[in-house]
Amino acid sequence: MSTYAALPKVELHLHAEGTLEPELAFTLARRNGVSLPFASEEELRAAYDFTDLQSFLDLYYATTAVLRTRRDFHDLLWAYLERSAAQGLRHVEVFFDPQAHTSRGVAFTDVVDGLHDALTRAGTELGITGGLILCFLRDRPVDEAARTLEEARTRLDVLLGVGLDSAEVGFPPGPFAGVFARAAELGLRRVAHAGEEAPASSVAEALDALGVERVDHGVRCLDDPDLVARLVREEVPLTVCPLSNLRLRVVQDLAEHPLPAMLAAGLKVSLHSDDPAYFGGYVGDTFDAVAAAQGLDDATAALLARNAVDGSFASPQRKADLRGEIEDWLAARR
Ligand code: HPA
Ligand SMILES: [Zn+2]
Repeated sequence: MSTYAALPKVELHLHAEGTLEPELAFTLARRNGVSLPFASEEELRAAYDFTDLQSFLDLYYATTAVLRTRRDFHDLLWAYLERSAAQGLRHVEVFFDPQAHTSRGVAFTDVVDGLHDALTRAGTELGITGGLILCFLRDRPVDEAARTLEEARTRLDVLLGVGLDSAEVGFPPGPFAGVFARAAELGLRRVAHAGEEAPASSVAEALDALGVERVDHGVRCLDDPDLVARLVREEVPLTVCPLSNLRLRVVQDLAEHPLPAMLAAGLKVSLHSDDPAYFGGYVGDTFDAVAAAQGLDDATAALLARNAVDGSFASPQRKADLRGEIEDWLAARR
């Protein structure tokens, strides 16, 4: 049981496809008559030895082949929601990669509707709120992203916003400026991955060219003091994923993770799991791992949880309720 299970948590950096555990991957492979390039769950798990972001993405996109139907997408996200509810999850803004599925002939609406089914069920059965964030794959053509956004117009009521993910190095945010401007016109919120593998300049570019309200990862901002000052001044939320940074070898050891330096600088940092099935931990596990490697006092744990609430796209009322729950947790720990 996580030490932080009772701390109310908001997950802002979570890829639906990154919650696909080997057991479910094989269940869906059998159900859909799809073959995986691994003989067993153990063999698949043994392949989770990544050297960088691309080595992870290659496996991540390969296993998505088992996801074919609306029911599959429901089952995928529901398994994540049930498991995370036990770790204190209260609100989640879920990334998904439609191009990884439509390029295989899966209907856009089956992806969105299946994920939305799971979130709706989580609202009634688990008391978890949230929404969906459609991510564009930055290593695929801009016009494909533009077409994906046009397809999304039939589902604007269930989409919170758009994001940008996949390979960072060599794929800067700038070319997606027009697509993000169109998303804003459609009333969608904007976030982007930047500064995990790519340099600090990618963070500034995401802010300036895409108008993002939140930066996913952003750890490399520390290389640029002027950028840090700007992120502090503008209170830009940074969704940090220490277990991702460890498994993708952005840091060699969690003890050396720059989280303390980011907090000391006054950055609005929160803790998230990214791709929990692949990186070895869900959101509560992430708090535990940081506590074990670096020490984590209760005030700091509450600050991280509060930063996630503040950085979320939840309603003002929901934010106020979650902040109250965090203060109650802190009071009970004293
Ligand atoms: O950690 C990630 N980084 C970039 N793209 C991704 N797509 C899924 N997970 C990731
Ligand atoms: Zn991510």
